[in-house]
Amino acid sequence: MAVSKNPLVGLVGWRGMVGSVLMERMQAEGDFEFIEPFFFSTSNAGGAAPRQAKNETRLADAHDIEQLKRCEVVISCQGGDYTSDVYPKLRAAGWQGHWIDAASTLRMADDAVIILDPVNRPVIDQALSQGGRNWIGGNCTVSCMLMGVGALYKAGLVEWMSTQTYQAASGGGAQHMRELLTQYGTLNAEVRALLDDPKSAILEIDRKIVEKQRSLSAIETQHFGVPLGGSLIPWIDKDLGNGMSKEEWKGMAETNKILGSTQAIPVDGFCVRIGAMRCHSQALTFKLKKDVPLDEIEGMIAADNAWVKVIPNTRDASIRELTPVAVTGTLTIPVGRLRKLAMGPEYLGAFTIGDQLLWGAAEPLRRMLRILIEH
Ligand SMILES: NC(=O)C1=CN([C@@H]2O[C@H](COP(=O)(O)OP(=O)(O)OC[C@H]3O[C@@H](n4cnc5c(N)ncnc54)[C@H](OP(=O)(O)O)[C@@H]3O)[C@@H](O)[C@H]2O)C=CC1
Ligand SMILES: N[C@@H](CC(=O)OP(=O)(O)O)C(=O)O
Repeated sequence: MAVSKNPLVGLVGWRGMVGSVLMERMQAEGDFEFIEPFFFSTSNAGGAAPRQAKNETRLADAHDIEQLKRCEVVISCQGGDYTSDVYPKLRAAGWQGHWIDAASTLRMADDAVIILDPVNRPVIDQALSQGGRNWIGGNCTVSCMLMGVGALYKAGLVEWMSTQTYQAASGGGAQHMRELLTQYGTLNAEVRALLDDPKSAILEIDRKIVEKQRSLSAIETQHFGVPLGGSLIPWIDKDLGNGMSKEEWKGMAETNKILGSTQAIPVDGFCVRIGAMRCHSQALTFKLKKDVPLDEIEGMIAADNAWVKVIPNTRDASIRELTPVAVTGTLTIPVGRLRKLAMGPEYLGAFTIGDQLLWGAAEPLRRMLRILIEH
């Protein structure tokens, strides 16, 4: 279903962390020129809408189905609980509009498409032509991975892939980022005097740090549950009860749904939280269906989309360009450490990084809005 010119677009969750990144990107890309934005709130209905508002200058109640029904498109970054509560009521009230959502709630529903248009535009176009109305952003780790190495899947080269992730604090939300930084501060304060003294013993510093980590208060670990600063957490999201975390399960389920695979390609590995701020990194092992020369693989990856960047597999380039610090706040998806592995010529190693608030969350949503407008 096409949207009209200058459609009324409801924005829910726009002041949260993902929503704020979305607003910045929509502003930067001029998206507001093509829509009549209508801002909603779960906590401040009647308050002033942000400066991007045109005619709808007051915040509407995000639970008011009648107000939501006025919108041709609703974009939600409010979270899964909101989606579970409001989305069914809105459809039950006869709303026929387009629902674009960052939350995972509807991702695997049969009538929903996981949107990542540089990778699966044909899947999106097919759903659009069949009257699709539910467009859901993918898991951040999966989306960033496919933006980097989607070319290998598109070429039908992947027999299986194993991924070991290094996921940033932001994946848990704003409070998790704050908690990580607070922990780093606490640890630094614990040994500051020793650090200032060049003659102090490193093992004394180390002992004090681990003692402090082990004795962090409940309040200092309330979001992650355990210390993350100076440590890592080898489990993300729910325990599925079969030895797998839900984050790990999403790897195969979402990759194949995004690609529209007729036969599921095995994807598995371990998802690990590390002390980075907002970039998710991944070490990938591919079993390819055949031996393809490395320069061809590099060429394929580099040509796949405008954001992927192949990083030469050298120490210098890797430590400068293939890090969360280099990538944060950019749409660039570097793919590096590309090399054939010792197991054989069909085994390929790679390392890739993405800003999980951009390609991992906000960017596919605003691009879907533009697809609807231009459809
Ligand atoms: N964090 C991530 O990396 C990813 C998150 N997502 C999805 O997006 C959803 C939202 O995530 P995220 O943006 O991190 O959540 P936030 O907690 O930052 O924001 C969610 C909502 O909380 C309310 N809120 C309450 N206090 C504040 C405050 N001080 N500042 C800003 N907002 C506040 C706002 O609603 P109101 O204005 O109505 O009060 C806001 O829309 C997630 O639940 C998830 O489903 C998807 C991909 C990645
Ligand atoms: N689970 C991701 C963040 C996220 O929001 O994932 P999802 O959209 O699949 O629930 C992380 O913690 O890094």
